[in-house]
Amino acid sequence: MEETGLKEPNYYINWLEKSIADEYLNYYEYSEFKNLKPIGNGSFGSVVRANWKNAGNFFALKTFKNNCNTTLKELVNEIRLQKRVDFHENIIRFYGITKVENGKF
Ligand SMILES: Nc1ncnc2c1ncn2[C@@H]1O[C@H](COP(=O)(O)OP(=O)(O)OP(=O)(O)O)[C@@H](O)[C@H]1O
Repeated sequence: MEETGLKEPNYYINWLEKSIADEYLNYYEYSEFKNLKPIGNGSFGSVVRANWKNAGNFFALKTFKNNCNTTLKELVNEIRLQKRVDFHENIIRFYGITKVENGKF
């Protein structure tokens, strides 16, 4: 269910860190992605196409524009929704999360 109300940024950061630690979310090193090419922008960030390590297929990497609580809430809600509809043929599969050098997800 979607969260109502806005919590402190640390609430969302802790949710993300705990989900990674509990292996509820896969974590990928940002440095393992290469051939980054911009493909779009949304209200909360930008999306690039990338390859991961030596895999030949493409992934979409969405970077959220900052770590303010509205953006982090959107990020957590999006992950929850992606996990719930992981089976749907029209939804591109969610693989996991990474962190860019400046700490943004
Ligand atoms: N998984 C994906 N595969 C390919 N392209 C994508 C993917 N996700 C997003 N894009 C591209 O990046 C653009 C921005 O996506 P993003 O999710 O940031 O925003 P949005 O959902 O389009 O808009 P908003 O955030 O305002 O609701 C999309 O319009 C689309 O062109």
